[in-house]
Amino acid sequence: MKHYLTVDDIASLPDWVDEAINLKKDPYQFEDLGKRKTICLLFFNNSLRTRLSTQKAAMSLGMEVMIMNFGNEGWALEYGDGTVMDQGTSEHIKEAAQVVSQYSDIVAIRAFAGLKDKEKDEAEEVINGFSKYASIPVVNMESSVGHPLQALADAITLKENKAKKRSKVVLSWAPHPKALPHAVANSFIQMMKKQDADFVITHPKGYELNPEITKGCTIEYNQDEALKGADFVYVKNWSSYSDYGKVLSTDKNWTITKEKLGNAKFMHCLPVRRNMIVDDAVLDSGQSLVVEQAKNRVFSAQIVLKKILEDI
Ligand SMILES: NCCC[C@H](NC(=O)CCC(=O)O)C(=O)O
Ligand SMILES: NC(=O)OP(=O)(O)O
Repeated sequence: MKHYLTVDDIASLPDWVDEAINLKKDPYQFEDLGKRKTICLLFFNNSLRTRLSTQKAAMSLGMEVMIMNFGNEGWALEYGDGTVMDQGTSEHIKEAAQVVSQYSDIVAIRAFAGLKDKEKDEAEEVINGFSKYASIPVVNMESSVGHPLQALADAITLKENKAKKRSKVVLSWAPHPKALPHAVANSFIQMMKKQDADFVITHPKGYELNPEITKGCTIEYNQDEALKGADFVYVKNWSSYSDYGKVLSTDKNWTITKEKLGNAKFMHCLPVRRNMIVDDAVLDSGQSLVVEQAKNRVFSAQIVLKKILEDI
């Protein structure tokens, strides 16, 4: 595999999930694979899990790791072709990507959606700029439209916790005070489309995600109806897609309570706003899988890096 940019770069989801579960039993079984190879992690936004789990995964494969908080420490990058750079940008992506390629064997990038301009966000100029001009493989650590390392970790968590052959999985919107990206929800949906499951998406009117991504999925606007008989409830806030980047509602009737959850398992990518997205009682119960999901971020990253290293 050259790049890992979207869930569609997963050659076989069931095989990768099984490999990750196997790797978890003995994380150092490929510790020589990354010897004398370097990964450079570039962050244009904050992180806890992605930064530490990707670093841990790379170290377990024997790699050297360099990390840079590009958002506030790197030069402001220019992405436009032929731009007269007489404004705020100091360095062009063409040079930056080629330079980073001299220092490392893989580059991983986090660059969230700005949520102001849909067309600009969907053009994915940061991650696409790096994949166009870098001469090394590029890994998506959450871009404007996707978070495929998270979705792979979620697939591992679902497999480890499922009690029956065909589970009911519900993706529910929940309230949040800030405008948040669509990336986590998008990749979760793309991953669920590859699963044999009863999958339902629920959100208030106005929060429809990109119809190209939700095409073929069941959308139920009544959250109580959607949650009936759920085995897993994956909760996430996102801002409006049609009224791009806007917070249309912070209706606490959508907050996940113990009563709403019933006997289902609770999932969230983290960081989570307590008593906004979900009640304390859920997060502090044995029904919450959030810490297991975070643990599986190590193994989703490790599988992805292993596949890339095998092809270098
Ligand atoms: N990487 C996982 C989620 C990252 C981001 N959440 C956030 O920005 C939450 C910030 C806050 O709650 O203040 C998102 O929704 O895409
Ligand atoms: N879930 C996730 O990507 O967490 P961070 O934003 O902390 O990396």
